[in-house]
Amino acid sequence: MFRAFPRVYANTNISINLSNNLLSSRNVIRNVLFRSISHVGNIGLGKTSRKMNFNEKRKLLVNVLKRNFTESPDPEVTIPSKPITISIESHKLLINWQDNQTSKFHNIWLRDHCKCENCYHHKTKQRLVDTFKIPEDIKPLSASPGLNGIEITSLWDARIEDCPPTVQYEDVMQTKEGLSNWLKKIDKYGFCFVDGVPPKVKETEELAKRICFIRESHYGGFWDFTSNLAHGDTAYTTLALKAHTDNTYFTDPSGLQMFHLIEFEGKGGSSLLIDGFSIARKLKMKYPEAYKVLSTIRIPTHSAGDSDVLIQPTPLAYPILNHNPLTNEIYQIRYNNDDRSTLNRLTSEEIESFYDSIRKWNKILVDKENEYWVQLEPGRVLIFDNWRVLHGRAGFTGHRRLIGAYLNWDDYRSKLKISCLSRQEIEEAL
Ligand SMILES: C[N+](C)(C)CCCC[C@H](N)C(=O)O
Ligand SMILES: O=C(O)CCC(=O)C(=O)O
Repeated sequence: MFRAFPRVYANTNISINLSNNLLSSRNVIRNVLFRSISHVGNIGLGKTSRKMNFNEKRKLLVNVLKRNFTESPDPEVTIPSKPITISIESHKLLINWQDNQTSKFHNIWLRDHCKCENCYHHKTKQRLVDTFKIPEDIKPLSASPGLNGIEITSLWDARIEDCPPTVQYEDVMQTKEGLSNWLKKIDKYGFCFVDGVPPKVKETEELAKRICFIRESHYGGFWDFTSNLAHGDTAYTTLALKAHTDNTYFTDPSGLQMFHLIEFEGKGGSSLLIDGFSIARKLKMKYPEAYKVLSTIRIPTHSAGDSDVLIQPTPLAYPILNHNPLTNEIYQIRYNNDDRSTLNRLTSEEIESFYDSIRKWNKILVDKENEYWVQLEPGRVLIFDNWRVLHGRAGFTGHRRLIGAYLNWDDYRSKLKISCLSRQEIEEAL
């Protein structure tokens, strides 16, 4: 489970697995965000004169990190004074160890050596990743030691179509490992398909509850809807829906959203997924000023389509791009241009910079290279992180029945941590 161990002794052969299928909590542990898909595998460093055993490495890492935060190193292990630091060059990641040694990893090498199940065949021990599709300029967005080592969250684009994260229903429902693997994929990619799900309400609802209880809302609990305007929202029509995140009108938008298309006789209606963190990164690189505007200007939102509902968040308006105040890393996107209320609290300058910035955001959002279109089908359940992944829908004709649910962010993250960390690790994360 542990992927990164601090290099303490010169020439110590330690393995760093910068795997990105680590448990990563955006609020507690900083991630390394790569621009496109990036998974990395074991990295051997130097020749060993003394091989630290597994527990020593792990204990040292945890204590190094504790020291960074609590100045209370474990008495069993002498802790060097300097914390690990990681710096990013245009083509390399540098890990600066406590003993003043520096390890250099080429970004393309890191990506090419991923050992996750999508990139490496663990039985045949052969590489599955297409080396020649790795962008030459791939690089991390940021990097820092995490609780379980240096963690990398994968960003993706339309190419995810070649190998979308997918698990099997039976595995998820029958085994703890199956559930844990599902949750880790949702954490790593921001979405995951579950194949082999009986196209029925009962089984789909049970699947959602495998993670946690379903979140009730003014749309109900486990929803089962068609284009009958049962609720005053365009989701209940045949209209196309542009890329958005749900619940921008809730103070606490739902963390996960599950869809299972169980009936469809008609045309169109395919689903759109976009990695919002990848879009945000591209915006930051190309239009840093626009990124700053969308990270600061607050946008009022509402849900008022039902006669007995007027939902607005507290405070009334949030930025579209929201950052963790401790780490300044993006942790939540709140974007639904249709659910945006009147902009009546902005200055004239803010109005101009908002529209200029949102146009730049949209220009990247609608770029085909960032859009993953997929036709949902009975038996294949989609679940996605509503704080990161934008979704949408093509317009359609005919009968289309979609069932699904919202799950709370905190309860999802709780299940992820409980299913991936030992009791001791949980203790150490508190
Ligand atoms: C409940 N169900 C998913 C069917 C519809 C939700 C309506 C989506 C709403 N416009 C939003 O963006 O939050
Ligand atoms: O009908 C769909 O495929 C998705 C509808 C939607 O975007 C939503 O309910 O938020």
